[in-house]
Amino acid sequence: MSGGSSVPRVLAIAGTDPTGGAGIQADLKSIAASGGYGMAVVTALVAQNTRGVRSVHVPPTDFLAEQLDAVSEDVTVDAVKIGMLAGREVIETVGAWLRRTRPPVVVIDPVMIATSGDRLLDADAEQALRELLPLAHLITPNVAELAVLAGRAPAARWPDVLEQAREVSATHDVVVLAKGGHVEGDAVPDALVDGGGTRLGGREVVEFPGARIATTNTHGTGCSLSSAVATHRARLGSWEPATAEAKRWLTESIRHGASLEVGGGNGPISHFAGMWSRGGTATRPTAEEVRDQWWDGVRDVRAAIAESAFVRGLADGSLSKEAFGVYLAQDALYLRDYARVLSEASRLAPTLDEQSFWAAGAHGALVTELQLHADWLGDMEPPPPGPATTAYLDHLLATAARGDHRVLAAAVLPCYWIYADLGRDLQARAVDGHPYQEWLRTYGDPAFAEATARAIDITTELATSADDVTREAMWHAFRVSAEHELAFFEAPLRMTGPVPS
Ligand SMILES: Nc1ncnc2c1ncn2[C@@H]1O[C@H](COP(=O)(O)OP(=O)(O)OP(=O)(O)O)[C@@H](O)[C@H]1O
Ligand SMILES: Cc1ncc(COP(=O)(O)O)c(N)n1
Repeated sequence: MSGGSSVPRVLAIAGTDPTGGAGIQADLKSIAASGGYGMAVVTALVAQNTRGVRSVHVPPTDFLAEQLDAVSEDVTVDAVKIGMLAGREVIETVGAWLRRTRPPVVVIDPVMIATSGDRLLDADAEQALRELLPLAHLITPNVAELAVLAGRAPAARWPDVLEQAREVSATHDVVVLAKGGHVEGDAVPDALVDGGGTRLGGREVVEFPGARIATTNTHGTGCSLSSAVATHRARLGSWEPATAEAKRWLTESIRHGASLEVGGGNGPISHFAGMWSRGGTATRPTAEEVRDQWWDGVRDVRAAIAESAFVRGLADGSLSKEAFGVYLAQDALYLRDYARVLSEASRLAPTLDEQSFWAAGAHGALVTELQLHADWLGDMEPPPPGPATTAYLDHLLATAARGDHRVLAAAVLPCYWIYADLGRDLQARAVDGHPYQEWLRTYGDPAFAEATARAIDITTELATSADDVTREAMWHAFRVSAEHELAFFEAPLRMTGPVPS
């Protein structure tokens, strides 16, 4: 594809269908469903619905030329799909533009007669259309259109369709996508046919078999198929995979057409049915939005921690030595298993970067634990873990055991984030004479602040790319861990009694 964009810019030049099933409306939907950026230049306005065509209005062709130039003078066009051309003047205008701009992929669906039997091309314009064909790389006639181009009666059998396609391909020097939608029987094969035999890897015919779906929702199948092939051709670079992909998508879209309940005649196909069922229509939050939503969502917990008697006592120095000791001992117990949980996060991490980050976190937790003993606890026998410690660790270990590293990352995050946030407040209280001055200083460790920022980045990035169910599970794990943080800060005073006044 020229221009380097991974989304091909595809221009449809066609007539309208106000009911959205055929014509340029179907083209735009098909281009989008095939991963392209759709553009549209209207050749003719058609008053039609799923039951038939009522009338056709063809605007002046100098205005058509203006529309075409407006597009090509501004946008790199990676592929063009041409549908209804209405009459000779329109064909000549589009032909002149094609000769001037030479788009790299040109697919012409030589629309002549609608499924309903109504003419979409003046009878005297058929010769002009023939003269346009060598400007195309691929043409996609149905059985009736192929017969007109071959100057024969419509083929009833598939081998005869292929024979006519071979002739038309050789005569007009263009690859033909012959379509079996109107051939009798249970099969609806399509085939790429190259009468010259050089443009399909040396093969004359490449068939794409298909089973007929019992449905009346076939309005616009020809328009949709040709737009999808043009888009995939621009993406994939050759006709065979482009056609295979487009036919698979078309079949899926035909199958879901009836459920749209559009119109009382030949209804449309459901262009986005596959995407809707596989990906849904939900948008995803950015990493920044996740960050804000999650932090907002634990604001109550964060406030309750700041207002807890333990944290207030730690801040103003009124906390009893006994309660502080209980806290440190529980913290040491917590850190030992927290390190195991971080090791598991490292083991599950999909990238080397993340793997090493969580491993460093595990190591950091163990170093802190050892430091706690060296500086504060000495060789005191470890006490049994209290209920808050046990509950917090059970939550983390259970999340680790479930094996989804994204949910685990969310579960371990509050221990970084809330602790770092609280630390910013507490380290400012480490004034001379404060009984816990040394401890409060440890909150100011810049390496921990940096690790916290990275843990937030990693986890919120994981959340943006996760599906809705996983993102919800991540948020839940995060919120529950935050609540355990609060319980952990409330526990020492519950175990030793209230702060002496
Ligand atoms: N009932 C069906 N079941 C499965 N595929 C179908 C069915 N009808 C048509 N197709 C497919 O739809 C595409 C269009 O084929 P068709 O021969 O109907 O062209 P067309 O007549 O130009 O389309 P339209 O009906 O829009 O005018 C082809 O890929 C064909 O295989
Ligand atoms: C503007 C326009 N272009 C093409 C078709 C052919 O589609 P179908 O044969 O499915 O009606 C159409 N009906 N309207």
